[in-house]
Amino acid sequence: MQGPRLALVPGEPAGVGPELCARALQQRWDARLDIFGDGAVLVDAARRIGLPLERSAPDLLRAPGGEFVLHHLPTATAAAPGRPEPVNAASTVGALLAAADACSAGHCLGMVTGPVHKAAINDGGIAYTGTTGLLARHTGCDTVMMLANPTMRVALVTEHLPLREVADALTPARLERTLRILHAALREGFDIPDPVIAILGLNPHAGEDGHLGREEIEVIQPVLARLRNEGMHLEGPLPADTAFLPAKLADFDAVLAMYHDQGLPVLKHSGFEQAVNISLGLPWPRVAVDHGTALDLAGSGKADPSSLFAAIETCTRLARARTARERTA
Ligand SMILES: NC(=O)C1=CN([C@@H]2O[C@H](COP(=O)(O)OP(=O)(O)OC[C@H]3O[C@@H](n4cnc5c(N)ncnc54)[C@H](O)[C@@H]3O)[C@@H](O)[C@H]2O)C=CC1
Ligand SMILES: NCC(=O)COP(=O)(O)O
Repeated sequence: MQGPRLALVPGEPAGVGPELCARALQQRWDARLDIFGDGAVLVDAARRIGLPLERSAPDLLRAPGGEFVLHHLPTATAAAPGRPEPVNAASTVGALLAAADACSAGHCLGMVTGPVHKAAINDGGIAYTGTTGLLARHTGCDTVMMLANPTMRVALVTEHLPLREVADALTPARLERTLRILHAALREGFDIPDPVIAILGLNPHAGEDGHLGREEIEVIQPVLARLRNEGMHLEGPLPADTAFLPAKLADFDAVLAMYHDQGLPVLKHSGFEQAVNISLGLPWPRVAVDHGTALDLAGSGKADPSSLFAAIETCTRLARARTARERTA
């Protein structure tokens, strides 16, 4: 197998992540996939849905897609499909951090992650609002969550925050930091020399000249003016209800939404299967599925692997782009 070595982390053992990873191992990729997780969980998940996968050695998994290095990180207890066990929180988070450490050490050039159940991790005693934030803290980097499908890219200023707290979190410093990370990532990772970014307003009709909220006037417009002076191509603040009209969207390389449910429902509606979640700002690419643990489907074999497959392809491409960039630097 050729291509960059990538870490593949199945995520929540009781969710669809393990069986989707087992599906991924049925085929060959342009990357070498190292698995970070419990080997027995993957073998069981494959058996349940009738796929060939065996542990050929303590640190190897064999499937029709080849032989894959396994970094076996045992779960605390066996979890039935659809029933997360909070006692497994430490091993689920541990697998993500072990994969991140492998990337930071240069053993892997990027990581692909399956879905994690946030409540199960918190119920297990670990404060966790998402892997983007977990990796930001672990690496000391500022990150931005961006979801992408073949028709749009949507990045977020705030991520997993209660709606009540969003307006207070929308500070000039946070918005500016987010835009700088997004702009740099579009240039470097996506090869867009002069990206056009649409910035949504926070309030209905982008605040209606201050009559429906003042964040656009007091926070967003001054930051956009400052960054435009540096040469960034920024459109907005735009009313969120019409910014995604196809004719408008065609002009933008990315849309920056102020909060999770302002941007992600549109993206998932327009292409759930092909969408991926990319953490921008890390020293190496991390790409996740766009969907969650789908506990209702776990063990049924009905979960669609398209997002995981798109995540592996996207991470491969980003890892290659990074290597090429470093060679020419
Ligand atoms: N990348 C990640 O780690 C993500 C994790 N989550 C977490 O997952 C848990 C469950 O979240 P939900 O809101 O229920 O969203 P969900 O995405 O797990 O499920 C929503 C609906 O989509 C369906 N669905 C999800 N993935 C599918 C697939 N691959 N194929 C076919 N249908 C699929 C499910 O059956 C369900 O009907 C939560 O703890 C959430 O925070 C949610 C989104 C992303
Ligand atoms: N809505 C995205 C999500 O829940 C996954 O986020 P993260 O775990 O990648 O930070």
